[in-house]
Amino acid sequence: MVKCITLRWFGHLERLAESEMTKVVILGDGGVGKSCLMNRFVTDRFDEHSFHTIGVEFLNKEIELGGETYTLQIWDTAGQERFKSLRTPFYRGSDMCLLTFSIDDPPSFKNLEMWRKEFVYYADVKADFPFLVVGNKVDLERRVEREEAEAWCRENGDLPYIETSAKIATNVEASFMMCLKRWANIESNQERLTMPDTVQLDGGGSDRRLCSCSS
Ligand SMILES: Nc1nc2c(ncn2[C@@H]2O[C@H](COP(=O)(O)OP(=O)(O)OP(=O)(O)O)[C@@H](O)[C@H]2O)c(=O)[nH]1
Repeated sequence: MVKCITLRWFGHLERLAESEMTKVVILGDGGVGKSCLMNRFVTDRFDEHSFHTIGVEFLNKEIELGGETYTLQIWDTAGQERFKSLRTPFYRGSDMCLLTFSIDDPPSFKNLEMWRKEFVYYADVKADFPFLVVGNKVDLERRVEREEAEAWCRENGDLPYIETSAKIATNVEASFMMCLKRWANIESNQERLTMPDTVQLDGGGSDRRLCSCSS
């Protein structure tokens, strides 16, 4: 979790506003459409001739869920092997990870396992990390069956799966929303687990009663 503290001076009133940023990393082979997914989600644009990413790039976007506003900080990484040393230092501190392949490119699907391992190792997280598997380019002819992708997700910890097209804007917002919901569920479960059943008040109960009587 990256915490963003904003200090504002308003007349004589000093206000401390604290907003939380949720870090999302998009991984997958070069050319599967990671940059296009990020750009479609953040700017609602599509670039037919998107260049290969070198290292990493990130964009922020605010998103509403359950009456709360979250800021997603989306990290688009370079999928080409030669940029491995430039992307892996940015995995740490991630809250979510999109494992992306292209449904017209079977090798990119086969490589999901490699991407998951790389992320778990460099982000130093457990294998039950909230991954979301994204099959992009559904506007093209399919060469990876949906059932095959779903089976892989089931066998790898029941990971959620969604199919998208950055080109025709299919499910792009839904995939980031799905990711955020998954993360928010995990967070609220963790909070419940760490919340004590009883609250210890300072001082004894009788002293507090005495105090309120005298006032
Ligand atoms: N038809 C179609 N093409 C897409 C889609 N998404 C991306 N592309 C195209 O695929 C190519 C690669 O897209 P990028 O977003 O640059 O791929 P990337 O995964 O970021 O690639 P690296 O930066 O090398 O890791 C570009 O020519 C895009 O226009 C999609 O949903 N449908």
